[in-house]
Amino acid sequence: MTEAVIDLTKIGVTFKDGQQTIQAVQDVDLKIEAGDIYGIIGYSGAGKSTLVRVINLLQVPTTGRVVVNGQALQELSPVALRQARKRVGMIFQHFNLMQSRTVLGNVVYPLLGQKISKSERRAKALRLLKLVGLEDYADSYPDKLSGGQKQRVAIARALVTDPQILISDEATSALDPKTTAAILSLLQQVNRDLGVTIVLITHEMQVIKSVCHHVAVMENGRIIERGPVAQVFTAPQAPLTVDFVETSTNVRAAIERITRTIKLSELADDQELIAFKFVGQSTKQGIVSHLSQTLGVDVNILFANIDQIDGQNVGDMIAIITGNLPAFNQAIAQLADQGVQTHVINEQDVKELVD
Ligand SMILES: Nc1ncnc2c1ncn2[C@@H]1O[C@H](COP(=O)(O)OP(=O)(O)OP(=O)(O)O)[C@@H](O)[C@H]1O
Repeated sequence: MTEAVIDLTKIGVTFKDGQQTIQAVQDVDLKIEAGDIYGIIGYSGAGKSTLVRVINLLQVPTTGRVVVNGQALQELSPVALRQARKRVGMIFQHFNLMQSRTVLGNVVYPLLGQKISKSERRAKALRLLKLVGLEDYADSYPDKLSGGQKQRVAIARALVTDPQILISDEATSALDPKTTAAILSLLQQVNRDLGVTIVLITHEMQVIKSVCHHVAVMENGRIIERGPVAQVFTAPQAPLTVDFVETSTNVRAAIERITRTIKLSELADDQELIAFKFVGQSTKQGIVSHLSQTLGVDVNILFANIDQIDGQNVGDMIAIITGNLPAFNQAIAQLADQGVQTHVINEQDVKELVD
């Protein structure tokens, strides 16, 4: 097993706001292995930003122990802590660039005060600007750049101190979908080519799905579910996780659309509306068509979609099955270990969608 580069134990963060006490983070244990892209998802106020700020001790936890790169950060001297912090880069939703400095000036900034020559600093910053595709913009000012370009500058600046960890706090939330995809792909490149471990906060499962290997779901300051992305995605346990997953697959919207025109009560006795999920190899086989032929059932496909999650295919399909339902349901249940899941859509599901 790879070593944990981040090891948080029993982290609690309490804020006092006047008379009020806010438990922003409660009892969080979190281990992140070197080289991972680890997503933390939750709605606004769940405690995500507070938790990741603990990783470089920008937020000192009220309780718990923070070990990063094998160093217990709370035990370090101020000088040693400053050094340790350089190994953790951060990027933010609003880029946090200095408007009065050029692009190069922004990227060079974290190196000021370090014992390297001006020309070395400049060469290093230019190397990173090249990496993010902005070498021609070195002398431009940030206000001349698009949102995506500003985030690229922020990434170059975060990498200039050779961090082992890069924390991305909603870095794509202010960007359009195309720019978001380009920035996420750049983060993947940084992870792959430079070996930087990435911790990525978001409120969008789509973001987690496209780049992360592991995910933790936060609610009310706690991690309520975690695991490999493909696992959490295909078998979510907590209601909030189910919610995030359904929003990102469009299955819920499809069921809602379908049941607006096809009433379950109007289906014949030998008909059922079934939601299928196919994971991995099962997405490449004609499972339903095979069962349709051997059992003589009719399949009317109303929705189908295929997605890639952490490199693995995941397919969703909604269909009306007509014919020998007991035999069909029994046959398909036996395919569970081959990555096929089904759910017969009932009135309760439809009611929950409307509510
Ligand atoms: N410095 C602070 N003082 C008081 N309360 C705070 C402080 N920072 C955060 N909080 C509170 O802690 C809780 C968690 O906030 P946090 O910013 O970590 O959540 P989040 O999941 O990152 O949400 P968002 O995406 O909106 O930032 C919230 O209730 C927030 O109001």
